Amino acid sequence: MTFGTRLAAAMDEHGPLCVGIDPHPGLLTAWGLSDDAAGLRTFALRVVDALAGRVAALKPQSAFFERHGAAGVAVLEEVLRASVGSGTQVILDAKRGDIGSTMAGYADAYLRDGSPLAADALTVSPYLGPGSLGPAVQAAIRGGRGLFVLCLTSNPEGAAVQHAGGRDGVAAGVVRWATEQNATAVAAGEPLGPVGLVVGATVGDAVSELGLDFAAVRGPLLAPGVGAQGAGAAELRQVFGAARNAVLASTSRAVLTAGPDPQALASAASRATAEAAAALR
Ligand SMILES: O=c1ccn([C@@H]2O[C@H](COP(=O)(O)O)[C@@H](O)[C@H]2O)c(=O)[nH]1
Repeated sequence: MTFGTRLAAAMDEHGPLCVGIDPHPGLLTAWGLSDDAAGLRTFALRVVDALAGRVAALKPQSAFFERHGAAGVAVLEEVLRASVGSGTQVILDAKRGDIGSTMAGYADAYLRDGSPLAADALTVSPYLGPGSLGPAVQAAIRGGRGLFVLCLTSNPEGAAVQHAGGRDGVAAGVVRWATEQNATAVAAGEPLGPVGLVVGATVGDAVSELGLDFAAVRGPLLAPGVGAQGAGAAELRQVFGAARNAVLASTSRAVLTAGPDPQALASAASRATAEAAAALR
């Protein structure tokens, strides 16, 4: 089954929410855990236990695993293994991007069957030119996996690069390229193509100002920025308009601060799902 089909089914069953697994040092402390690989492991696996099978997607943030070195990466491998088979899709947020020959290495690490770090989908950066992501697209399609390509990120600094060139500029080029990559899947009748976009829920009027047609992409739209970065229901509605059916709202700290109690985590995720679903209906 393709990633687009699995994600669409997960969103139908659980609602349009992705919860980030972002074990910030401050969150480890707040949960009474040590800021080391053991604390990281307890934190991350508790989130998986509480939420896998309850939300459409989980999104481990690679940075917070990498900062613990090899032991942290081993925990990330465990998190990926623990989530498999729950129906919840795992999006590894590593924002990889490089020249094509090196991109093939990243594709092998994150998108190949049998790789210890293989996830359902990977976030990637198009700023070496979207075409440089070709090896990742091919690996994703081969393995029934997906990509989320940065388009309009949720941080205010992103505009300096992503808005360049205006309506026929950088962001429009990313949207056009993603639309092309999804054409075969769309023609085959898949509900969502393998190439999604990252579009922050915080970007305000940028989508209309840049004339971006996200509905035409026919891939999933990962929308970080909900919760701790200030976006909520009103912002989701404002940003996505006609493309809202494809939106997977993403939030990390707003849910994680409810822990460590698993029931409290599940309740926080359930509230966030209801809010996102109401906004995107
Ligand atoms: O444009 C982007 C792309 C990725 N992120 C990541 O999402 C989470 C957000 O965490 P919150 O606690 O909900 O703010 C984090 O891992 C970011 O690296 C993003 O925020 N914006």
